[in-house]
Amino acid sequence: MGLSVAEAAVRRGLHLVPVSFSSREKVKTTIQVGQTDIRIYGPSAREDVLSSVADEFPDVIVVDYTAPDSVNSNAELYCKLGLPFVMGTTGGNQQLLYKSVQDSKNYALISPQMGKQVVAFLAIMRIFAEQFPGAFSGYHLEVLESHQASKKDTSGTAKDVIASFEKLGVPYDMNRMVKIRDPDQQLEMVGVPKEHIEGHAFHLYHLTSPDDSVSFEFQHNVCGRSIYAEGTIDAAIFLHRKVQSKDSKRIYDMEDVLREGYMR
Ligand SMILES: NC(=O)C1=CN([C@@H]2O[C@H](COP(=O)(O)OP(=O)(O)OC[C@H]3O[C@@H](n4cnc5c(N)ncnc54)[C@H](OP(=O)(O)O)[C@@H]3O)[C@@H](O)[C@H]2O)C=CC1
Ligand SMILES: O=C(O)C1=N[C@H](C(=O)O)C[C@H](O)C1
Repeated sequence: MGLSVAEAAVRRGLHLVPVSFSSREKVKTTIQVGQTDIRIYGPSAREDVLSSVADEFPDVIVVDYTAPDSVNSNAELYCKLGLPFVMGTTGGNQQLLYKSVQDSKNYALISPQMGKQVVAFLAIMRIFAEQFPGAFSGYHLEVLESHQASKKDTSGTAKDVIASFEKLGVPYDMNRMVKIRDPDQQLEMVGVPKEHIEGHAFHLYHLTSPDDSVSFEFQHNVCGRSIYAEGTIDAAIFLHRKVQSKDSKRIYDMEDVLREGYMR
């Protein structure tokens, strides 16, 4: 995701700050994105490098796509240094994440789903549940999600949709979710195109009535990373505007971005 977002930033004419990070100490590498050579730093240089970035690039927006176990420590550092950030990484302790931002009065946009059309679907499901609580009482829910083998956590997006189904009257035990990470199953059973085995997000929610006479199916299948990368750039531009205008609200999500006219 990091590289896809950097490439999208260049396509959209943004200035790319020439630093990025790795969880590994022994990386001495530079990658080129557009005309910018980006230096990758290990964890021990994180605070010093980010502190210099904050001084040198006062308009910077940090984008985080790392790993669930880095979410909280990374967010705490951005808050300590007053660096506004877009958190695309899923997992971690979400309550603590929000608390870190609230306590520091930093600006952040946090969303487990950056794909704008998928965000609109999540919003519709939430509104559906608010308007018709219990509408699916008695129904049975099956959920399947398939992601690249490197994905460590359960889909944050599926968790969000399930929260809406629960309000619609369908209790669901998260342990029942079918999580597919095996490339052979993805090709044969899920139907993921071969070229997207290393970057895809397929989600299927199947509801059945108590007597099996009615069924509903909701599906959203994403191949590649561009939908998230483009959404992330919209999120970064949106957050920058909020910082510039010193908006009293500090924590945003992708629904805020869509509601302010970025849906296209
Ligand atoms: N919100 C959204 O719409 C989306 C969210 N995601 C989420 O974003 C996260 C990343 O996804 P993805 O890019 O596919 O994962 P990848 O595993 O492909 O990339 C994550 C990269 O982060 C680096 N990394 C891990 N920990 C740290 C750290 N503490 N500091 C700096 N770098 C670190 C790793 O590099 P190295 O090995 O060099 O450390 C790795 O290359 C996941 O949680 C995923 O679920 C993904 C897509 C969309
Ligand atoms: O890791 C991914 O790839 C994705 N993660 C997010 C999630 O957990 O919901 C969003 C999307 O599913 C892609």
